[in-house]
Amino acid sequence: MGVCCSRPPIEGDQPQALPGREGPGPDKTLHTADSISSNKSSSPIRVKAGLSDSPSFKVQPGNGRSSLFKASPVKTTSPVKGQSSPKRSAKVMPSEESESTDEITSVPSEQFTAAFSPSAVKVAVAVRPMLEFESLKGATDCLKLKPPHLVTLPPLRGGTEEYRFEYDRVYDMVETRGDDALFGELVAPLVARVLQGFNATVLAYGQTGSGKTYSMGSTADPQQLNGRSKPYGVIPRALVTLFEGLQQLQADYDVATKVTFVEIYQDDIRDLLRTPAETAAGFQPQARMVLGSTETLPKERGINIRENSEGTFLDGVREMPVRSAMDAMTLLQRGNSIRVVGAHNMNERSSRSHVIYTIQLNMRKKSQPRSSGRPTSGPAFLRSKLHLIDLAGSERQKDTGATGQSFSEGIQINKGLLALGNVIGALTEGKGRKHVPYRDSKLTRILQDSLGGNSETLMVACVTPSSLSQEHTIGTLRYASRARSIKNQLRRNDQDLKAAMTSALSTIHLLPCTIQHNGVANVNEYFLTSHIDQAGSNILEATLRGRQLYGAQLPVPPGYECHVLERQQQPPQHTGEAPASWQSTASASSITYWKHDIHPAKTDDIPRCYEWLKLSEQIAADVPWQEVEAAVHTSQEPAATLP
Ligand SMILES: Nc1ncnc2c1ncn2[C@@H]1O[C@H](COP(=O)(O)OP(=O)(O)OP(=O)(O)O)[C@@H](O)[C@H]1O
Repeated sequence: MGVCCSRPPIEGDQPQALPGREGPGPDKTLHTADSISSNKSSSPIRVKAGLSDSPSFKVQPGNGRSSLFKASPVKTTSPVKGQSSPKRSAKVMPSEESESTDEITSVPSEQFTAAFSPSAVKVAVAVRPMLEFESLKGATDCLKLKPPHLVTLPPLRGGTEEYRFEYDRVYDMVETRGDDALFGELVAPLVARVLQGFNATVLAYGQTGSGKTYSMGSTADPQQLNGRSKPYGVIPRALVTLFEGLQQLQADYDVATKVTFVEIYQDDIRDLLRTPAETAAGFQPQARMVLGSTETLPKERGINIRENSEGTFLDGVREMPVRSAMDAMTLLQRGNSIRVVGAHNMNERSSRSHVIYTIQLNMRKKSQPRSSGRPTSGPAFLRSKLHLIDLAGSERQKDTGATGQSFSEGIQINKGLLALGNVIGALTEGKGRKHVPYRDSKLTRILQDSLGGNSETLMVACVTPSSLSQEHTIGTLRYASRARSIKNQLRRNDQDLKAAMTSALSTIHLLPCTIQHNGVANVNEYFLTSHIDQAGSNILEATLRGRQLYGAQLPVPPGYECHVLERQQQPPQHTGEAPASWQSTASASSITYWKHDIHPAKTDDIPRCYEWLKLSEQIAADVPWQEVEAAVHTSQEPAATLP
């Protein structure tokens, strides 16, 4: 097995000849593939080779043109107006304004190509129907909705003033009308943005039992997608719309789509895409894997939250390639089957963890687009993420009656939500306050980009109409109201290769380098590593026989994929030859660039570092053996040895 790395064809790109080294030669750097997710869970992944014996490069020909893409139009129904369910719930007053939402078209992408643009967090309120257990307890409906923006509640005991809140949208979630309107008006436009290379987040917040999981469709059955009617819930509908959009895009772009799915349970991040065997063995996918290691990957390595120039990401989480909404839904279902849930007085299937389902797109302009007669402008690389988040519900012990394990889970849930509230508070406190306490919990660290960072964000505040929960509902509505003042800084992720290298170089130039040696070692001789937490920079420290190395983590640039390849020998055919092919057994989302003496020259190591990245047309696609061989012969560095 080896790590196969090459670069994608980009317009005007030249093979990296690495001329005129000013700094150290190839013997003074190491590149290691990080955050590797295995495509083969059952067999251990073994990686061979350092710089000298493994890299292979595949440079695809072609210098073609392609056009700007457009997200596919999404048909939606009109918003709910002036109607309430006989069965339900909140009273709905006639709409103050009517907006046509019949067709959602993508926003012209040119508007967003340059710097960051401010984007306020949007908030929708979703009111679920009254449930039987609430009616039986004598609850009355205490919410009045005045679509599209207002919700009012009567005064609380002893008070005289009614409560009035204004949001981007308010929805009565009775039957499917609320779902249609929520999706069409607020979620579908976000999906369109994701297809244009912007990050987006949909976050469901609210009291326990208020309908977050239901509204998000987190537990939806994938078979819904085969039915005649539209699937219910934000996640299934977003996936369907996303893949419809991708189908259009694929005329001009190669797209790789990956899913990650984690839960935060008692401030511990767990991978929900681990296999049943791994679950049984208490296994978490490895935190990172190093190129050159010849050892079986360690088990039980945690998932770490890391930052790079593109924002926060989860290192060590399993990334699963998906090619359809059905694939993505199947993973959602698989993850949900191991999510921690429990019963209490307010919900017989209460989520005891926050879950974050993320779909990542990597889009690379095709060298030979299938569409014709379209303009030739448009970014070469785009990458984006859609986070779909179903938070655990805030809860009060007197309502839930939770005891024992469930009680302590409730405390942890509230703690995480409090930290989230503090972040929202800090972000909306006006100009004086500088510190935003993202680091107070894993939830807030993961949400750093979604709240105050590079993401277009929608919070769906879920509430019950029950008068028995009115006080708690007012709390939720206040929380959500505050979130509306958060201003994110949105930027299209259309960085080209040159820009990626330049920003990586500036990071590397800051690194201290303290040791010298003459060659490339088996990387497993270097490690244990430890993370040095320095303001804003992601620096790792490693030791080689008592000497110090410093490394910087670099994201795999847009449009690239980094794979660990295993050579597959096939049965001899009638020619008598046994052909071989390379198959991806693991992929990495970042690599670590190790340095140990002097600063690299611009023409030196970083370009070569990127040479190590393997672009595949589609994740996990086989790489023909001949191509790997040919690339090795043209690009491989001479072997170097340790002193
Ligand atoms: N729009 C809706 N129509 C009908 N029933 C609903 C709706 N929304 C929620 N429910 C019902 O309300 C109950 C609680 O919903 P759900 O589990 O989604 O709440 P939750 O906010 O995710 O709770 P928790 O935080 O405890 O996990 C479920 O029985 C669900 O079926």
